[in-house]
Amino acid sequence: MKLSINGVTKRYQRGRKAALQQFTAELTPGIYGILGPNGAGKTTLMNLVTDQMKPDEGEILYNGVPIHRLGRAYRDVLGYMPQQQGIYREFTGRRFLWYMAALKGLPTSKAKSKIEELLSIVNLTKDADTKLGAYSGGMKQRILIAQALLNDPELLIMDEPTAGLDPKERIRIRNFISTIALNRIVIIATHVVSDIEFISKEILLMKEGKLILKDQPVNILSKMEGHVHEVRIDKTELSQYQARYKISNISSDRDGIWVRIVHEEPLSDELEMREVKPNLEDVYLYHFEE
Ligand SMILES: Nc1ncnc2c1ncn2[C@@H]1O[C@H](COP(=O)(O)OP(=O)(O)OP(=O)(O)O)[C@@H](O)[C@H]1O
Repeated sequence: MKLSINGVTKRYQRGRKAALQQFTAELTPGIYGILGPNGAGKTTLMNLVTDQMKPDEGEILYNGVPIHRLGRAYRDVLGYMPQQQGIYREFTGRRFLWYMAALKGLPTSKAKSKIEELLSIVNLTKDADTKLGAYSGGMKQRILIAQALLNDPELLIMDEPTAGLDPKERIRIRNFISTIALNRIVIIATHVVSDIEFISKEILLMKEGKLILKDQPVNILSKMEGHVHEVRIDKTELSQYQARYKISNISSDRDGIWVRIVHEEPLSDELEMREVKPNLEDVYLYHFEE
């Protein structure tokens, strides 16, 4: 299994707006976390990879064959979990899965057992006959994951899978994604760092339509070492520090206020500071905070 994205560019507004520029990446089984702020081009990339949109330049290949040539065969190996808009409120969970199975062309005999299996995997068996309009945010996300898995896809694409969820549901969905990721290529687009920090094989950072970093989390973090410090300051200095530095956290203890600074240039020796282990939020701030 190999998805190759080769020099893909996509422009909007009759070519005036480049939403994606010369994007190149090769993906094999495992979880890829695509991280970037609003407008970075994540949704555009998802639309191209799911073949809902054609690139202006470059091409996308699955196992060496252009996806537009694979057509139906590509849709058979593809699972897509879109963002929550447009979920059918009047459908029950089970009916929704039957409907999606029909759209995907699953034979009835196969659909029946698959739907029951997936309802059980996403822990919605007992809510299967409740209307989607009455589902909580987490239940809606789980039914959307279930529909993406109906055809047992080799390539699973998820757009903001934990949007709007509380921490418990978020953890649950994240653990669930890890368990289904074995032997599939899973792409998760998000701007929520914690969704992908510990489960991704690789993280892809996108900025203004460009891929600015693609690496294993451990390498991304080790490159940041020495660039994150906690500095003790007086509370009267806080606004001055906020104006001057990229601050990823502010905490206080008996001794005063500690600001967590993500910096490129070394900090002044005179400061009372301690080096801390970088996390992915620091990396995000380093690249995206102006
Ligand atoms: N149909 C469109 N017409 C014109 N410009 C568009 C269109 N769709 C997206 N864009 C622009 O292209 C850029 C990339 O958008 P895209 O939706 O791919 O980003 P994103 O990373 O998914 O953002 P978000 O997290 O907000 O969904 C943005 O500047 C956006 O305004």
